This record gives sequence, structure tokens and C-alpha cells, in this order.
Amino acid sequence: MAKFFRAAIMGPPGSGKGTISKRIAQSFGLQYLSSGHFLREGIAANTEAGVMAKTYIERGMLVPDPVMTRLMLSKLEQLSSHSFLLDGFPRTLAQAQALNNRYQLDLVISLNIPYETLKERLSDRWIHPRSGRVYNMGFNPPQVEGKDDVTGEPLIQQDDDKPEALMARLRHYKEVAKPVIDLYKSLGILHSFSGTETDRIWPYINSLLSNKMHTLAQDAHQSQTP
Ligand SMILES: Nc1ccn([C@H]2C[C@H](O)[C@@H](COP(=O)(O)OP(=O)(O)OP(=O)(O)O)O2)c(=O)n1
Ligand SMILES: Nc1nc2c(ncn2[C@@H]2O[C@H](COP(=O)(O)OP(=O)(O)O)[C@@H](O)[C@H]2O)c(=O)[nH]1
Repeated sequence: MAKFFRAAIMGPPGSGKGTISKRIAQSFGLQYLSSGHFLREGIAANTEAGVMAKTYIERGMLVPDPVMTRLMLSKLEQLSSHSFLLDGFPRTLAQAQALNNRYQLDLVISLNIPYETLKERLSDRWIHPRSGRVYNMGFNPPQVEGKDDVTGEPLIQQDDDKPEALMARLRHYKEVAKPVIDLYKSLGILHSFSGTETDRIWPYINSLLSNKMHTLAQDAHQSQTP
């Protein structure tokens, strides 16, 4: 049976998870699952999970573990014969344990980006709320200022991305992520990358994934050979 490649990406807000995930999905054909995107979709469509999630997100809180886990495991259920990349889930140790009971990840990427860089990037981040497309006025600007490339609809800046909100978000991320990172370290699947530019980190992630996927394909081939 073919083995599917299962990965997750972690990092503080603005560390480039979305940007790098897009490149991974394009280069390696992994299905990209962003928990934040699913939550926003649920909120817009007024689903049960969306209505519940909204009450937490509006107060700057994380959505409770059972809600997140149910949402993401049900999305993964629909993808049982796919390679995938998770972004934004698992966020807490309880989420990581629940995921691990159902699917064992092959690889976790953790991004370490200096605070000053995060602050600069987020103050320049503009998003198209309906699709989740992300722009940056310096790094990847839209074709027309303030407008989404695909729909032409206006771009917005999230209140959360303003420097005054960032410090608290970052502190919170570090606290919650540490046990998750420790878990993946102890499982021997954590790979950390540090730097200030996505374009300089990307070649390392690209070659790591090429090697891992190659090894996985070889193992699958060997297990099929009588
Ligand atoms: N496992 C998760 C994932 C997300 N959220 C909530 C809190 C987040 O503020 C919101 C949006 O999630 P995103 O992952 O899109 O955004 P972040 O706030 O994490 O920021 P960034 O994308 O900059 O990392 O959804 C949550 O409670 N639990
Ligand atoms: N200047 C600069 N901006 C970047 C770089 N990498 C990503 N960005 C931008 O920084 C912001 C945060 O990146 P994003 O992928 O959304 O990070 P996430 O919050 O971890 O998902 C976005 O506006 C990106 O376009 C980089 O190397 N340099």
C-alpha cells in the first residue's frame, strides 16, 4: 500500500507558515489544511463549529481543544488517502495527542523568526478575507494596491497584526507551543529553521522534503517487492 506523507508546520504569527505551505503544496502536491482558514470559512457560513469558534476568537482566545480536534479530524477523514500538510493545528499538546492517536506525522517544520522581523512583516500584511490570500507590501505586493489579484475585492489589515497586539500573541504562542514542540522533538520528527527571509529558508525545507519523500517512496517500493 502506498504510504502517504503527513506533515505539520509550526511557528509564531508572521513566521511564514502560510507562505511556505503554499510553496510546499505546489512543489510536492501535499494537500494543505489551514485550521484558521477552516474556522473563518465556518464563521462565514454560520456552521455550528463556526458560531462557537467566533465567540472565542472575538475575545482573542483559542478555540477549545475538543472543537478544534473534531473539526480537523473530520477534515482529515475526508483525506484518508492523501499526503497532507497541517498549518495551525495542532496548536496545543491536547490537540497534538489527539492527532497522534489517529495519524502519526512523518515530519514537523518549526520556524524560528526574530521578533523584529515578525513585527515588520505583520505591519505590512494585507489579506483578502474571503479566500485567505495573503500579501505583503514589500515581499509579495498585489498587482493593484489594496486589491485582491483574483477578485479585485479590497484587502484588509487584521487588528491582530498591529504591533500592540503582537507581543501578547507571541508570548501566548510560545507558552502553548513549547510542549507540542517538545513532543515532536521526542518523537524525532521536528526540524527547526531560523532566519529572517523566507527565500533563504525555503531551499533547506525544499531539500528536506525531497529527501524525506524520496525515502518514503523507496520504503513503500521495498515493502511491495516480494
Ligand atoms: N488550532 C487553532 C487554530 C486557530 N485558532 C483560532 C485563533 C486564531 O487567532 C484564529 C485564526 O487562526 P490562524 O491560524 O489563521 O491565525 P493566527 O492567529 O494563528 O495567526 P497567523 O496566521 O499569523 O499565525 O483561529 C484556534 O483557536 N485554534
Ligand atoms: N518581507 C518579507 N515578508 C515575508 C517573507 N516571508 C513572508 N512574508 C510576508 O510576511 C507576512 C506573514 O507571512 P505568512 O505566511 O502569512 O505567516 P504566518 O502567519 O506564519 O502564516 C505575509 O504578509 C507574507 O507575505 C519574507 O521573507 N520577507
